[in-house]
Amino acid sequence: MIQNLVVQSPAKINWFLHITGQRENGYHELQTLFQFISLYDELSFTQTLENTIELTGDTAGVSKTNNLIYKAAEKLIPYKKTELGIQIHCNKQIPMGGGLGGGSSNAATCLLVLNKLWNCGLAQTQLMEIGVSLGADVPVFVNGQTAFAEGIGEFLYDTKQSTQYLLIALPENCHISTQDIFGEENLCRNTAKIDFEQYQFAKTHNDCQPIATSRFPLVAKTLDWLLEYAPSRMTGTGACSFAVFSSKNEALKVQKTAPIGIQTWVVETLQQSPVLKNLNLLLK
Ligand SMILES: C[C@@](CO)(OP(=O)(O)O)[C@H](O)COP(=O)(O)OP(=O)(O)OC[C@H]1O[C@@H](n2ccc(N)nc2=O)[C@H](O)[C@@H]1O
Ligand SMILES: Nc1ncnc2c1ncn2[C@@H]1O[C@H](COP(=O)(O)OP(=O)(O)O)[C@@H](O)[C@H]1O
Repeated sequence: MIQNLVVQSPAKINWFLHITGQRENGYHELQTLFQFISLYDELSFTQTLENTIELTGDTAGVSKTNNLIYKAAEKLIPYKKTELGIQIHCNKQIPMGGGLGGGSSNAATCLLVLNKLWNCGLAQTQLMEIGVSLGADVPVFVNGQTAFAEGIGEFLYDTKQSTQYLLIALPENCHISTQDIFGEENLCRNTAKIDFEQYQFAKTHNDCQPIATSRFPLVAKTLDWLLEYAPSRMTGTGACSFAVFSSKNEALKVQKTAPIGIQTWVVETLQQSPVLKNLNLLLK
């Protein structure tokens, strides 16, 4: 029986986020570039004799049945080929509602790990299909590669990007609901599609940023601070922003100038999610 299988569940950033249309069901068509970063939640899996799903740890404020970890586990019950149960402990480091995709990452990690522990035998593409029913960002975390995305995040084009150092900044107690931003009347929904092969950071933008900065002045203040030092942008629907540096030392230097009330992290961009590598090593 597996005891305390610890897997790192990474955060992501959206280097850019263009909204290119809206579907009849209300969901928005996007173009984006996802990359994983070295900020992780830790999920620890322990098999139990009782055939139940137990959840412990710190996803405060989210009930068990709304927790994306639990929801992901539930989705795999029809494919489960063991009578053992599972206890999942979450040690959360990724801020919730920060545009860093922590919830989606946890869901994907759970799908990938339980697919193995429960001998479900599902292919990665099947896990991605199950994933998108949990959240638009789940497939990219199952895929595990830096990727351009289209649709609502289900069409992925793997790519490679050089390693960069990011200073991530979040105004304290600032949580932005993805649904609220997408519900905003004044959101730009008709950005022209770009050719991913021509992608340049400076020629792209985040369509959610004008809405988030006008509704949350602290996000605007955070970006103003970062922009004094480096190219900077909001990730996803906010509330985190990132500034881009070519060395860790530069990022650390600017981190020291953080205004009071802004939480910061210096991270590195990753080529791949650590989950697939963790899994192969741990479940050998
Ligand atoms: C826009 C992104 C970019 O990464 O923002 P972040 O959430 O990471 O900030 C994501 O794709 C978000 O994905 P995710 O957070 O999984 O969203 P979901 O749970 O699927 O959707 C939450 C709500 O946002 C709206 N929604 C979401 C995605 C989308 N492409 N169009 C939408 O209109 C819908 O109203 C939906 O009910
Ligand atoms: N395991 C989880 N971790 C984080 N958030 C979760 C989780 N399960 C459900 N949620 C809900 O999903 C929302 C979005 O979380 P998250 O993916 O971390 O942020 P974002 O969508 O801004 O990138 C949270 O505000 C929370 O209500």
